[in-house]
Amino acid sequence: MNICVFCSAAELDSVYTDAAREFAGLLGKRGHSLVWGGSDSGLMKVVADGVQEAGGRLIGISVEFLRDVARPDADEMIVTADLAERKALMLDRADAVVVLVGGTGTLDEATEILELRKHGMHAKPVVVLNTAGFYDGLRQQMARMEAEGFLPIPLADLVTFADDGQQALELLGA
Ligand SMILES: C/C(=C\CNc1ncnc2c1ncn2[C@@H]1O[C@H](COP(=O)(O)O)[C@@H](O)[C@H]1O)CO
Repeated sequence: MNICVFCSAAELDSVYTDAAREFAGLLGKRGHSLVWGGSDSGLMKVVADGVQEAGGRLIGISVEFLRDVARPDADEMIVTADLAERKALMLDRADAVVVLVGGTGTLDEATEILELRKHGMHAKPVVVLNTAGFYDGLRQQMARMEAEGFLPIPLADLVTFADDGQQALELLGA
């Protein structure tokens, strides 16, 4: 399975890096490939290292203005002209999407993928890995959207939340 991971490009506390490393190890051990933003920094690097060390393939989808920080030893590295093309290609190459902890870049990627799913433009499963309750606020917000009629489909059909990497992969059947 090609699993697209959106996650932070920042250096983070071990509560986040340990969980990301564990998830990446499972992904690699089970023979899946990682589709990710291609950079060798922060949590993105932790995940790519973990997948590669466990024997998984790395498919990087970088973007022209970040070409200089693309990981040199990925199995594949595609460089798109802009962020919009990059997101489209990441989704295109993925069988499923997992959202790890992140900032505005991660949120941008995740919400676009959810919006496309909401409109039936794809049916790829999306799981949010809620390490240390990082996404409790988002989960609560989305539950409110559902309860108050802002979502045209059940929230559970749009996205599911996992507490750890094992559960995330279980939800994907991966
Ligand atoms: C090493 C440097 C920059 C590297 N930055 C990024 N490289 C690749 N992809 C990135 C980068 N920043 C954002 N992205 C994409 O958004 C997500 C991470 O954003 P966040 O705001 O950190 O959550 C990630 O999934 C990428 O696809 C120079 O210092």
